[in-house]
Amino acid sequence: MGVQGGRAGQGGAEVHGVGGSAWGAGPRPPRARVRVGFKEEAQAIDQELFTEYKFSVDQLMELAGLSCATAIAKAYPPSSFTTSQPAVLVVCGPGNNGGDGLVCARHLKMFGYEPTVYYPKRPNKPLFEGLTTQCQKMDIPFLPEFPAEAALIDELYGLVVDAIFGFSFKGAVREPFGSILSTLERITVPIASIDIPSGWDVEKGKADGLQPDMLISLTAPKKAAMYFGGRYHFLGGRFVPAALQEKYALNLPPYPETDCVLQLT
Ligand SMILES: NC(=O)C1=CN([C@@H]2O[C@H](COP(=O)(O)OP(=O)(O)OC[C@H]3O[C@@H](n4cnc5c(N)ncnc54)[C@H](OP(=O)(O)O)[C@@H]3O)[C@@H](O)[C@H]2O)[C@@H](O)CC1
Ligand SMILES: [K+]
Repeated sequence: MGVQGGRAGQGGAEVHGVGGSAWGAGPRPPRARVRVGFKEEAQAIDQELFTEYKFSVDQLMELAGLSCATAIAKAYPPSSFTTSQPAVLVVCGPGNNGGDGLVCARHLKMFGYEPTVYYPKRPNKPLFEGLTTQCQKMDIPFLPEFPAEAALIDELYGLVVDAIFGFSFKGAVREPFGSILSTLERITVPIASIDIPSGWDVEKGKADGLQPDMLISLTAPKKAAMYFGGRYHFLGGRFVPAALQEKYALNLPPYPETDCVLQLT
């Protein structure tokens, strides 16, 4: 899979423990200007954005999903795909991380990709129903079943977007997502994970879990991001007001110009 040459974040921030194989050696010592966030903080910031700052979920989800599609377009431009079309499988989970995935799929289509969505557990809420309809009306196919063989995913798609779980994942993974994750652990095409690699503990990661090639951290990198060993780490979700950034000492690096993403590594 080809990559874009330049790095938007050059001269900017780094997040520690990124690049190379983080597992085995353990998390790398901090060399970052970005403070790695904690799970409780991510949820607290999320809540404050809604309750105090009066953002709606769909507003932030739109910006989050757009960030993800933009980061993907920077790292994996359509011309870099070795499949006949820039085919992307977007796997969506039952919460807001899955909603980010639906928005991402829609923007990927706008950017010239051929996304296909797998969305096995759909919440009975207008937001998710609307996002699903928008995708369907844009001729984005929804798979009725998840491909059982990892090799089939490798054959049909050049990239998989992991939008299964975000920062509210906890405990042992339940079906059907256990089987899905176990298949995704065996594919060879790159995986781009939204916010957190699915199945990872938000703080401790998961040594034998999914090892994505890309991580798009939303708002701020979560603690588990220190275990990310893939090639591309982007920050997205450029919607946190300065006062909230200061309150939680996020110390976010400046986004370039009007960009909605920042490449960290
Ligand atoms: N401000 C921001 O930063 C913004 C953040 N945004 C995004 O929201 C994400 C957080 O979304 P979220 O809180 O809806 O939860 P999320 O992680 O998608 O998953 C919850 C679902 O998973 C399920 N589930 C849990 N554990 C499970 C298990 N072991 N096995 C199986 N299922 C399990 C759980 O099921 P339940 O426990 O209810 O049965 C529930 O349905 C965040 O990471 C970011 O991507 C943007 O959209 C907007 C701005
Ligand atoms: K995810």
